[in-house]
Amino acid sequence: MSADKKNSEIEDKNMDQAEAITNKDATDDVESEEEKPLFNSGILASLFDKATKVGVKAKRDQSALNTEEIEKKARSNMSNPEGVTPPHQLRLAFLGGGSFGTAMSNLAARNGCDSTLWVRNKRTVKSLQRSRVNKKYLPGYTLDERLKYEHDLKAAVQDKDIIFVAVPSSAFRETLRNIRPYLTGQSIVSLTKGMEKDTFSLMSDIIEQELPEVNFGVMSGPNLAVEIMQNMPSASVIASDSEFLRHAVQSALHSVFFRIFASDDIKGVELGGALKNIYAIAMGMAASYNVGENTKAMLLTRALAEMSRFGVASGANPLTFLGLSGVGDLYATCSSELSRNYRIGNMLGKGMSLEAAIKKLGQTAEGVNTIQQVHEKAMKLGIYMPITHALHAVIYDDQAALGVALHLMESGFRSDVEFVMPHEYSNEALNAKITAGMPDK
Ligand SMILES: NC(=O)C1=CN([C@@H]2O[C@H](COP(=O)(O)OP(=O)(O)OC[C@H]3O[C@@H](n4cnc5c(N)ncnc54)[C@H](OP(=O)(O)O)[C@@H]3O)[C@@H](O)[C@H]2O)C=CC1
Ligand SMILES: O=C(CO)COP(=O)(O)O
Repeated sequence: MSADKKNSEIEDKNMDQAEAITNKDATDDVESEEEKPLFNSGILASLFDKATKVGVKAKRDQSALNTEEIEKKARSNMSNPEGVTPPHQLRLAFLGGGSFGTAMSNLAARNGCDSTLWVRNKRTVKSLQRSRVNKKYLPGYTLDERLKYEHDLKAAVQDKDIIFVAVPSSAFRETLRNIRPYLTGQSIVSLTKGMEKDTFSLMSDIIEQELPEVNFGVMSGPNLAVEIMQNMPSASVIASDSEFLRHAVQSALHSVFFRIFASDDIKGVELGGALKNIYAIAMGMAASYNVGENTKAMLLTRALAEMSRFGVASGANPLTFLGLSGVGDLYATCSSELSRNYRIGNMLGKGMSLEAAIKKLGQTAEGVNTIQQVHEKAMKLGIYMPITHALHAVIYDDQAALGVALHLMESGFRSDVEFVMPHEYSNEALNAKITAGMPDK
């Protein structure tokens, strides 16, 4: 069966089941004017304005005027993900023609937004325009006919409301510098899940450094690009200090197949997406040894403990790691061979060298760099990250994976959830008893 046909069958089936959910969703998510008037003003400001910090603030007070009409538009937009073009289209650019930029720009085009995918390679743009298939990164999936393609960066970003950046972290700073001359008030949303090599900067740090005046957000969650193309129901999180930007992104990308939840913990959401790649590599490696479900569950939950511990040390809210961008993405990426990080770990576990595994993958696996960054940062700051350090020892210091894993199992006594019982207590009390030869009764 062709991927197209399979795709359309899945879509038909999903549409039936989703019809009821659509209406419910729209009602659930769009609260009444009295209950939440800012929702309406958020949509209004985002639809009519470029959401600059200044611009949005200036419009905030005027926006109560047309709330009824806007609520109708918001409802109709949300309940017709594949339907009519909304009268006030959001104009969106997606930078990076890999699997995720392509999947998200396609989602926005299907939602009736004016969506443009920018790809650095001119020949790829021609091929996309001709075939509507991203042959290198998402072969077999036909893209929405309303999606536009652009090779000229200026043409791609000028006059847009929001610019989504979906290039690898290694190209993020350069991409922001390249678009800087063309920015006239557009908001930026990072879709990238990684850390910059050597600087340990997250993408939000880079945005603040390179474009300090720009209104921005980060989006992250369990979003394997292929599953999104297959219309498998998924969800993500938009984190921003700007309520208007959060609502604009929700309105642009929400559909019966894709829900967007909101957060204002930018660091937490971003760290969830970056850190889980480390553990996806670890899980891929563990899977190559045919470990059982108990082992996988232990790895996953101890990974979550490391992530939230590191998050707290970086100024994030630990509860964010219980959300979609934390445990949600950790679960998806650690469970699926669709994850490139998982596949890298699996290849390493089967004895392939790192260079050979990266070459064979031929796509972005952010975790390879993130392990190094987080290992160094954790050592420097004294953050307890045993899985990360162990993985670093296997990948970069050539230590045997099994020996390192056994050593991990032998490490000291810890509390389960250290936000419930601080680990110092259990660890130190038990260690002291053992050292003193007094078994715990
Ligand atoms: N794929 C997924 O499921 C998800 C990915 N992400 C994140 O999105 C980011 C991008 O990943 P993804 O789309 O998967 O990556 P891919 O490996 O699929 O593609 C990378 C894309 O970035 C382009 N690119 C690389 N370097 C540059 C540069 N210097 N300037 C402009 N474009 C460049 C590549 O172009 P070319 O082909 O010409 O080399 C290619 O189009 C990553 O941080 C990833 O973690 C987030 C959620 C899900
Ligand atoms: O982030 C992702 C899913 O949420 C994609 O993971 P990989 O980069 O490992 O493919």
